[in-house]
Amino acid sequence: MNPVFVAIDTPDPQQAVDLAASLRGTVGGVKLGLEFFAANGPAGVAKVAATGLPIFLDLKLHDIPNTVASAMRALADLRPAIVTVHAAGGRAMLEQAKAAAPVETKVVAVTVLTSLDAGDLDSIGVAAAPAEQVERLAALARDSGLDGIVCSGAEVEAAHRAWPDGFFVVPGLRPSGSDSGDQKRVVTPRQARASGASVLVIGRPITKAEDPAQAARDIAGTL
Ligand SMILES: O=c1ccn([C@@H]2O[C@H](COP(=O)(O)O)[C@@H](O)[C@H]2O)c(=O)[nH]1
Repeated sequence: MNPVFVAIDTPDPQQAVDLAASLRGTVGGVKLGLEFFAANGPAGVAKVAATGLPIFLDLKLHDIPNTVASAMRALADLRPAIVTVHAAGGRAMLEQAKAAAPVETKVVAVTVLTSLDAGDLDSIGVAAAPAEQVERLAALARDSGLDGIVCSGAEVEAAHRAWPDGFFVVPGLRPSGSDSGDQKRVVTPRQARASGASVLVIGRPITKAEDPAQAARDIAGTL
């Protein structure tokens, strides 16, 4: 399986469909997140899914258990390959999210966003370093019956050791020399894959390239 899921972050449904169609055969799937879903809803997702690529719905659900479970049921018709929830929602929320998802959908928990560093965690009252907090939330996700976690490439090797059959989604990826933008915990796609990432989430390095398909091929060539 091609591990690269391209993050298509746009409110424009036609742009998303065109980009997905142009990347078919070059990436393993498409990740649609809050920006796309807020603008286009489930109907927009269905249009991108019609390109034939597996869909990763990165909605980072985080609410009381009943609300998250209901939202998960409402997404079921879209048959997403992967859906995200926030590990910080706690055990009952995670368990009910997984129970409400279609059996073929992998439910993965976001641990510490790749845009955060130790200082950011401290400012929200988390005294732990990112790696320690990822470890804690990975154990919670595993014990709650989830399929895996989202973490940075810096933590995936340790997480994989602690959860050998877990599914590890890694964003915050940049080919060497490229701009990190708002991402703070960044590694290269190759480093993440070598460390045990199951899925490599790559957005702007592909979508903002002059030739996105070529950029995706170039990245695949480094793996
Ligand atoms: O911790 C996280 C969780 C999710 N994301 C999402 O991944 C992509 C990354 O896009 P880039 O353009 O490659 O930075 C984006 O959709 C985020 O919402 C993340 O970056 N970090």
